[in-house]
Amino acid sequence: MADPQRRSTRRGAQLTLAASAVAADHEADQPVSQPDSALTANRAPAIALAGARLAFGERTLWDQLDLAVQAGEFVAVLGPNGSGKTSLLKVLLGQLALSAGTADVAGVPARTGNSAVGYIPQQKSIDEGLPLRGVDLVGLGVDGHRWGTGLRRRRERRRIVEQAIAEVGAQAFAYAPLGTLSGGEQQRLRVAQALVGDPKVLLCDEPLLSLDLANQRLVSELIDRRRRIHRTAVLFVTHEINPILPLVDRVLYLVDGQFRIGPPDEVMTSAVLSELYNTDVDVLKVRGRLVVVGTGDALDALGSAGKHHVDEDHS
Ligand SMILES: Nc1ncnc2c1ncn2[C@@H]1O[C@H](COP(=O)(O)OP(=O)(O)OP(=O)(O)O)[C@@H](O)[C@H]1O
Repeated sequence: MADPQRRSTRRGAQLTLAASAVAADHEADQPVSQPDSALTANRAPAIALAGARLAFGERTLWDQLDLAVQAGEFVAVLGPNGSGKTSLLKVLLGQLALSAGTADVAGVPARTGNSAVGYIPQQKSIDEGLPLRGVDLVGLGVDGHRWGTGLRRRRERRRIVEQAIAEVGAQAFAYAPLGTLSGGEQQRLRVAQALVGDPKVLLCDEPLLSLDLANQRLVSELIDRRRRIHRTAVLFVTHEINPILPLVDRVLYLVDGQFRIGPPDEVMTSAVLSELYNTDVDVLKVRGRLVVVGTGDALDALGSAGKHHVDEDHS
């Protein structure tokens, strides 16, 4: 019987080659992925992973991962629970060290406290008793070293906080305690906090989770506008690609140590997902939305029922 570890590594290498080719094609024909002038000067992509491997003990989450995200590019990261999506963001935030390879963000090795990086965490409930207001939360995103102390600088700092609040349309509730705001209002303020430092790279961990459709659209549009106007590179972890499908340039799809990288219409196909999941997966396009059936995980239109259905068909 074939050694599953070796088979996994070989397939990983093939997929990496395919991914590199797809990335090269993409760079050639996608205007949005052209680097901005600052980055052209030093030719550094906004995010660069080379030969990246992340393992916890015996378990390898991903290996030989090569990914260059250009200024202004929007890359969605998809994959089932536990495939290593959040861990990838933690590596780029400097909170987790790679087991092998390199990770550069905004032209320097990934590290904590890089002011060129904005981060939007998952929507989570905030204790109603917490006195922190939206304006305080956004202020936490201001780089203290850049703005320093003194009256003039304090005024300037307040101006950029208010500007960030206005950009997400949060003026009406920015001075109320965060715990009294709705999930959508809180998430808009988290977007403002991530953007107030004028980041070159925006890392988003399921920022639309538990938001209603209107707020999903609003938050996605805010992120999209940012990358179009300011050429911020976006890496967006999500379980649900449909709300952001029109915005996505490329998808990084992680499954059980395997991955594929490419434009959505090349990665989100029955053939590619069946190969990644090692079972029959169907990807259907219905009224402009992608419906995935057969993975058995949270990305699946039928959830675990889809997996049982496929297993029964092939038993
Ligand atoms: N510091 C750590 N030490 C050991 N194992 C870890 C550590 N951090 C994460 N893991 C494990 O790595 C795996 C991937 O976790 P991660 O949170 O990156 O997955 P994910 O793809 O974001 O999942 P989800 O979709 O459920 O959020 C999980 O099995 C997790 O338990």
